[in-house]
Amino acid sequence: MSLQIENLQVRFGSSQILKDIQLSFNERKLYAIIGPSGCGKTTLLKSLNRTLELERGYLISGKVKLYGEDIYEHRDTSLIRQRIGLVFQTPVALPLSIKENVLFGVRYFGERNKTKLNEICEKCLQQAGLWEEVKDKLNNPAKELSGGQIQRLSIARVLAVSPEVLLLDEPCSNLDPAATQMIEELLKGLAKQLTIILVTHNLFQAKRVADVTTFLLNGQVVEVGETETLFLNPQKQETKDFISGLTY
Ligand SMILES: Nc1ncnc2c1ncn2[C@@H]1O[C@H](COP(=O)(O)OP(=O)(O)OP(=O)(O)O)[C@@H](O)[C@H]1O
Repeated sequence: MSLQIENLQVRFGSSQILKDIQLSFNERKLYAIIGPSGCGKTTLLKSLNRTLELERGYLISGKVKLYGEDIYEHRDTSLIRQRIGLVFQTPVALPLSIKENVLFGVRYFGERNKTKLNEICEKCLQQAGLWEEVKDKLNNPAKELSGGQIQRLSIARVLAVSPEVLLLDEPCSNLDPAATQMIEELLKGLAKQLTIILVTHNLFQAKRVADVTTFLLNGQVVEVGETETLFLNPQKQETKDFISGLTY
């Protein structure tokens, strides 16, 4: 088990956003989290690498264990965020060159060897399926890239620090179908090495890429199952209603 969530509760002021979440994630699998808008999907992802701590007014309890160690007992949040990387919904290009966007975290963690940096840059751009498109313009500003390319660049930047778990929050919501397909193929490939947790609004996307799907509703896990089983034969009425588009 790479990541295990035990009794996770999150509140913002008087609102309870996540209620008694218990979930487990394994290596080399791709997990989708689906649920209606506002049900707590983003809050759940942010709780899984302590990004929630960048917000104000939250209260969290419970455990999130990375290979058995509670990340909330760890002092070094940047190390936690390196081991559990998060890719946001909006593609982010730092005001730097393409190459320096990839190497941003690697440099932060102290790597100075030029040969090593070049190797990491090429390897991660290859992994993110972007190398062929950018190899001749690595020193150009990253802002010149398209939205789909910037999203793959964001993934390369997270991969560059060798995470064990990759979290993605609606990574395709701003992308066209061709760019979406590229990201989906990329994620299926990466899932052969990492634990991937993907929040998506798009039920077809969950069906296409996820091994296991979790349905979240009002901050609670309603149902978890092998993706095909959950979509074909949901056990709970709320799941049936959600996937057939009747409610929410
Ligand atoms: N920083 C915050 N302060 C107060 N309330 C917050 C904060 N962040 C999230 N919330 C509330 O928590 C609830 C869950 O939000 P969250 O963004 O996790 O849902 P979501 O399922 O990801 O929604 P969507 O699919 O629309 O992105 C919402 O009611 C939201 O208003």
